[in-house]
Amino acid sequence: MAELLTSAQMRAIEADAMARGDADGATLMERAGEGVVAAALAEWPDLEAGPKAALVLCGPGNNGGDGFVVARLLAERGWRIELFLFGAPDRLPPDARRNHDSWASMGRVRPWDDETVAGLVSSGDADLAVDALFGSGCSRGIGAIAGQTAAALDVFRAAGGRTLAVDMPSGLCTDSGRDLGGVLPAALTVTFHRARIGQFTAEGSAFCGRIAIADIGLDQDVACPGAVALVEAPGRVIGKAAAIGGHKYSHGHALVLAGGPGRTGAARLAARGALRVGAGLVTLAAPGAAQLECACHLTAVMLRAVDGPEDLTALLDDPRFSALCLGPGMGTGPREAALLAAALASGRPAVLDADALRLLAKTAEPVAGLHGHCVLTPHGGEFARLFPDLAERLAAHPARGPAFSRIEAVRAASARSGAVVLLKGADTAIAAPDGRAAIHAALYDRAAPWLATAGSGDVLAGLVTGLLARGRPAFEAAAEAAWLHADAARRVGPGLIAEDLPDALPAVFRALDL
Ligand SMILES: NC(=O)C1=CN([C@@H]2O[C@H](COP(=O)(O)OP(=O)(O)OC[C@H]3O[C@@H](n4cnc5c(N)ncnc54)[C@H](O)[C@@H]3O)[C@@H](O)[C@H]2O)[C@@H](O)CC1
Ligand SMILES: [K+]
Repeated sequence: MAELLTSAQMRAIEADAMARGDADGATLMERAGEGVVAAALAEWPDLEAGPKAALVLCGPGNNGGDGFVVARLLAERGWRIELFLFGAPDRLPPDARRNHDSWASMGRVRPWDDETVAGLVSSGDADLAVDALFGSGCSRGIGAIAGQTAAALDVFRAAGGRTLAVDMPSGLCTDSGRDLGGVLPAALTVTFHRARIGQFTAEGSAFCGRIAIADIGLDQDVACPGAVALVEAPGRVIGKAAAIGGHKYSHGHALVLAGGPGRTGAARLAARGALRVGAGLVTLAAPGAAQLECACHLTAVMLRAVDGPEDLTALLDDPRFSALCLGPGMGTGPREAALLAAALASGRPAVLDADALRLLAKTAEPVAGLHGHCVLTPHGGEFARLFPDLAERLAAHPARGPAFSRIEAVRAASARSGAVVLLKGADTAIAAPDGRAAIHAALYDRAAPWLATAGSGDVLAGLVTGLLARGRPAFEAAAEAAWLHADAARRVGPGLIAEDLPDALPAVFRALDL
């Protein structure tokens, strides 16, 4: 999985490289500027055809330093440059100052003026607008500095204007992807060495446009401890190909608990997801009164009657049941509360979704009984009921950066509950009690907005359950299920209904050669 960094982690990587003597700040800045120009030309090849005009907005830190390098490199290609600096040249940090001076010997540095810059953006004369105002050091909103420019860039971008953010769109929090106030929108964000968390969560993707990662010569083989993983396509480990000769029991047995009559659809969706993702067997455990309804709908999924907790406990005497799913359409009455307690007491890997999360939130000690083989799959509302203090911090407008992020929220929720927590969204955030964290981003070229449809979460719960049943550890099962779920949705496309998701999985697996 690719790494997503915070600004502090990136600073530490740069500092290590400099301490080892691999590169100095000036070299990194030069490579950063070169990377930006190369990425712009790769993104918009028509910029290669003859000299163009660029508007370059530089800020008071090293992000501004990158901007001066970009201005110089474009001017060397014959481009016409209008450059504005927010801040005083003599207060620039040393590398930025050197690049300022070298640009100043070639062209003009105009003092920042929001209205003038906005007017130039709106004139449409620039072939490229470069935002090097603030990068990873942006610590608060910039509406008062660049509000008119942000509005003009928004219109410019919407009309197809080429707006490029150096490292991060100014005003966007690198660590949380949250709008600190007045973010400058970009069509392309060129970041360095590794992508940042803020580009894949919260408001990040709305402002970044697309992401390009420029190599600035830092060691690619050094992993960053504590980095957040960007969930990518699962490897062969989840496929069945490696297990030729295995029988259905070697692929696990998932047990999905259903609600009463008229409410069994959600559990049936989850069960179908568990079966399609590769659990060897899937049984639906429904109350006696719902047996006929379920039997009318099931073929490969098996059916057992479970009315009270004693039935569940008796069923779980069979050690071959390797994972449970509780929540979809289950109900929140005393029977379901007792079933949840019995399921947790069994210690089996379990997915707790929907009504199971409501039940947890209703108890005095919501996290009691949870363990490291549990996966909680809340959407934002369910998360807020379980962890109201964390949700409140996420909802509050951030006064300063780094702002509280969805990743910090799930890490805290996971540490508190002792379970893996998967907070659903286009930017699904996943954390394990040991501190590992990942983002699954159905964003950019993996966007699947049609996934927001009734029953889609039930299928996701089923996919996690199926992978757990097959023996995947909880954190990995959650991450892999999120990827498969979104990929299945992308394969079906607009018009998708939840029933389509499990049935799209064979094509997903075939494409992955699993
Ligand atoms: N040698 C290095 O450290 C390298 C840094 N790089 C660039 O350096 C950037 C980070 O540089 P810095 O740490 O200097 O940070 P920034 O350039 O993002 O900005 C920091 C400056 O802006 C001020 N500031 C922050 N938010 C403000 C706000 N809302 N209103 C007014 N002033 C505000 C700060 O007080 C500080 O003076 C990266 O994003 C990247 O573009 C790259 O050149 C690669 C090498
Ligand atoms: K920027």
